[in-house]
Amino acid sequence: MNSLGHSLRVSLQGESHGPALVVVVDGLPAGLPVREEVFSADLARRRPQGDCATARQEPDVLHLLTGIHQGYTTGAPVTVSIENREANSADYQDIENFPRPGHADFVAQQKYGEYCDLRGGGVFSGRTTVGIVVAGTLAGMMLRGVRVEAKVESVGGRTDWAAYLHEVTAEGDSLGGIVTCEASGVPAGWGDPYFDSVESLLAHGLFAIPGVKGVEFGDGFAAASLRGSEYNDAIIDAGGQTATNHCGGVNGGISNGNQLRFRVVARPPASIRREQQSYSRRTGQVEPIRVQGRHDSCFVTRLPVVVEAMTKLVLGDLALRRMAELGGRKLFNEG
Ligand SMILES: Cc1cc2nc3c(=O)[nH]c(=O)nc-3n(C[C@H](O)[C@H](O)[C@H](O)COP(=O)(O)O)c2cc1C
Ligand SMILES: C=C(O[C@@H]1CC(C(=O)O)=C[C@@H](OP(=O)(O)O)[C@H]1O)C(=O)O
Repeated sequence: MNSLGHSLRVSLQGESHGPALVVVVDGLPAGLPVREEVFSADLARRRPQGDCATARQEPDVLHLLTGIHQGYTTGAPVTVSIENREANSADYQDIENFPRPGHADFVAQQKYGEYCDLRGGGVFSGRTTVGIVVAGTLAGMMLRGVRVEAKVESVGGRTDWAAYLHEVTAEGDSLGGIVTCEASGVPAGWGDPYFDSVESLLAHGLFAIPGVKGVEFGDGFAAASLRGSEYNDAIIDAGGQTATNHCGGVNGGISNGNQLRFRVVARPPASIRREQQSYSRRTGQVEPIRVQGRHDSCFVTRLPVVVEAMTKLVLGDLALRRMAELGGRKLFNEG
């Protein structure tokens, strides 16, 4: 369904070309100071900038609809809507008959038939990440002592990518890349073995971001070519601090008190200006297709704040679960 999380639960509604996106965050404690301005910095980081980003400039007009009274969370679910004001649906006129290669148009029709809203990618659009960012800002407010920071590591396989990205954009093509993320201040003991491991929950959230095709923790796939003697992280004090961090701060699905460390891979966007081939339902033939509209030739530079937001939501959930666990232990041991 469209919800994530157990004790801190986020749900996301809306389409790229509908009137608004709506995000609901349930489980936030009462008393968090929330005014519209708290969202500004994160929203600005997600907004398209420069000539390699989409020209669709949304002002991200917010409406704080529920769960906030006199500038503080009430403890009830917080609902925020974000207006879509700048959609241009004319760009998507023939989308039902001519699905873009690599985007979700074809699968959306397979799943929902004639009823789906394909304009701007509908529910699959990168636009929906504005709701994730709003929710992440809220989750971040309850994570005292935890710092989450994501950065672009590379674009198109290069760490010095600016000129290359412009070149590829000018050729009507697109590029993917890698975002790294670190979370410090996460104590040992968050997460569960098996299904609700820290890695499972983070991956669950991160793979919901449109265009994310890979997540690796610690050394990730590179671990395949390391020896145990190279990979193992020596424990150097009673608090579990380790000399190295090959495992990314998680052992057995549970945070070990060191920095959480992971990388996220984003694909090159599907909507490129170059001519491609696709199957036309109108003619029953494979034909040349030229994708219309305003698109990111790379969205990796807009991704770090979205990755941070998703991480904060998952960590907020894990923090509340851990509090319940410790509270329960205290109650039963002392009671
Ligand atoms: C912030 C953001 C902006 C995006 N912008 C575009 C875009 O302009 N054009 C495009 O084709 N894909 C864009 N994407 C990626 C698509 O939304 C995504 O590839 C598509 O929904 C299909 O999903 P998949 O790649 O996970 O299979 C963007 C993604 C994000 C996170
Ligand atoms: C609007 C945003 O990005 C959009 C993400 C997107 C896609 O296919 O994911 C396609 C484009 O949509 P449209 O054709 O409606 O302009 C982008 O502009 C945004 O991120 O705010």
